[in-house]
Amino acid sequence: METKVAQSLLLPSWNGLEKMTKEPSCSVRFSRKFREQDKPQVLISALLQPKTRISNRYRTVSLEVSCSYKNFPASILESGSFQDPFDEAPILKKKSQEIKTYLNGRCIYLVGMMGSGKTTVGKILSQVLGYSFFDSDTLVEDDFDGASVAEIFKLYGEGFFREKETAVLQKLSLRPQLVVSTGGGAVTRPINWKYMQKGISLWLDVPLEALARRIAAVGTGSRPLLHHDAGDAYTKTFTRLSTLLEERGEAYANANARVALKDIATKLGHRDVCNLTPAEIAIEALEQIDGFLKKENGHFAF
Ligand SMILES: Nc1ncnc2c1ncn2[C@@H]1O[C@H](COP(=O)(O)OP(=O)(O)O)[C@@H](O)[C@H]1O
Ligand SMILES: O=C(O)C1=C[C@@H](OP(=O)(O)O)[C@@H](O)[C@H](O)C1
Repeated sequence: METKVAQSLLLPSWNGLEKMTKEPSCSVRFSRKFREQDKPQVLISALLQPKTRISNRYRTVSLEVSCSYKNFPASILESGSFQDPFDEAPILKKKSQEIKTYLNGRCIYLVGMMGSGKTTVGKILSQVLGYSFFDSDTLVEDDFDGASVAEIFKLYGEGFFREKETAVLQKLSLRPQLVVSTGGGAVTRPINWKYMQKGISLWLDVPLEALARRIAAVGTGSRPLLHHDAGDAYTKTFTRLSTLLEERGEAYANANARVALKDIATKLGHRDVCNLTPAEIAIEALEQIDGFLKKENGHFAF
């Protein structure tokens, strides 16, 4: 009979709940009585218990389903634990409100290799901070009637593009409350740092394998620095990015703060950085900016 009752126990659709009690340990117990003709009454109960807080984004919840006959002790039908993600939206909102006062309108410049998520994460940051978002590549393209970065490279060369990129960063540096996604190579020109230093720079540090996978998935068409190598999209992207990172690693490290996807994955218990959502990365970005602002203020006072 236990088995029969257990089979009918589909927790999410447990409509016939008779009792739900909140226990002092923050656990919740659901229970329901079952009676079949001429058979003793059975009480099934499920105990949901938050166990450990892995981080401020995940907690482990244990679930134990037990079954008891009137005068017999409870026997456990099923037990296990699962990770329960917290809703990211309120965390993003809370974190952004916390740092906004200390940001005092300063802009955020996202730096990092192509494909590191500067645009994707930057848009989330701008939304939660109530800032405007700009992509420096797009602004250069706008100055050329929408010609793509790849076309500008082809027609005028990389040096010309870099001049235009600097002009765009100079213009942006005159404005408050912006989140700017910079081109992957912007960090290579010292003059660009002069402009970015008016705000806070944040390096999105993504392992090369993940970058190459992302770029190969969308194709290398829009990224002219990846056009010349031979091989399949993943291999040529990976090889070229390795060389670029060797040349630029130190320049990225000049940023005020760093968001390392490997560190977030370890913190959240993911084996692969590819499992990290843009919102999770944005939360870490806000935490790193918070850390920088605290340091900047001399001590960990607020
Ligand atoms: N956390 C993420 N997980 C999976 N794919 C992502 C993530 N962040 C960005 N991407 C994808 O990677 C590609 C490059 O992202 P993008 O934000 O344009 O990078 P960047 O602006 O640094 O070049 C896009 O196709 C985007 O959808
Ligand atoms: O790494 C680079 O030198 C470049 C990155 C690109 O921007 P994203 O980082 O936005 O892809 C773009 O500026 C151009 O193709 C050059």
